[in-house]
Amino acid sequence: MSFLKVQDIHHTYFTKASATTALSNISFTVEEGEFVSLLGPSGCGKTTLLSIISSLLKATEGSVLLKNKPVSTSKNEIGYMLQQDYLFPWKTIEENILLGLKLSKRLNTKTKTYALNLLKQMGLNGGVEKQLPKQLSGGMRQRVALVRTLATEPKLLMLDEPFSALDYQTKLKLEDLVSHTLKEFHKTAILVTHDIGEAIAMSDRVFLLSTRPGTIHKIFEIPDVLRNLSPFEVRNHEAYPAVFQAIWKELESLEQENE
Ligand SMILES: Nc1ncnc2c1ncn2[C@@H]1O[C@H](COP(=O)(O)OP(=O)(O)OP(=O)(O)O)[C@@H](O)[C@H]1O
Repeated sequence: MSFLKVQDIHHTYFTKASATTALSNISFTVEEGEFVSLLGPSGCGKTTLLSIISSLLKATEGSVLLKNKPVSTSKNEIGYMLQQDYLFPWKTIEENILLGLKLSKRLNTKTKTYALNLLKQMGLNGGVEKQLPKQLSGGMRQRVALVRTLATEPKLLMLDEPFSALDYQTKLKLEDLVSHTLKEFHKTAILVTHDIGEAIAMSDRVFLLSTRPGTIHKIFEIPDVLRNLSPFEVRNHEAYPAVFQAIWKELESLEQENE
């Protein structure tokens, strides 16, 4: 049994004036603990696919099974990290990270201690929990967002360009932190990104989607030698340029086909 099974997904957005087919014939499986990235030309349907997998959007056709059950029945098992941190500005960091637990009625001494320990593990100590989001840097706020996501102990993480608004150095550091944390907790993750380097540095497999309507054009297995390295080490490894060029070339050819 696959951890996640995406089967024959097809999605069309209907408006009064038009119909836009965003995705066509998408099928794949993801194993527990795997990290998969979705790359593809702008508008090819990456976010649509992420929304369908997390059951925020119902596909026109097809099904998504999480541990053999329709994903719509497993919403509590899914966590999100997005480009914006969506922290509530009037709530303290502690209140923000406990909110998901509170809303799902799982807040107790044990879960609170777990969440506060995670905050320390992310290097956010020294009274940060009593501060407001505006007192923190962008990188710190994304670390808080990660803690808030992990606090509810989701099995599957959906990461929609979570680092794209950060400066380069902070982005590399966070890629490293997220990648290590997810491996440590044996979480399964799907990342949407435009950054080939980020996809290579964080993933076990990279799915390249074709131009709209998005289909799975090609799957790249990341070589073992690049796994378990930091994003900085990956980008400096001798095996990295060949993987980067292979993905780049394929992406370029897709974009040229569309011109
Ligand atoms: N709510 C909607 N109604 C109508 N069309 C939509 C809607 N959401 C997305 N689309 C269209 O569906 C297609 C896929 O959009 P989507 O946002 O999933 O692509 P993407 O690959 O994530 O894009 P990008 O890389 O630019 O972030 C696009 O043509 C987009 O205009």
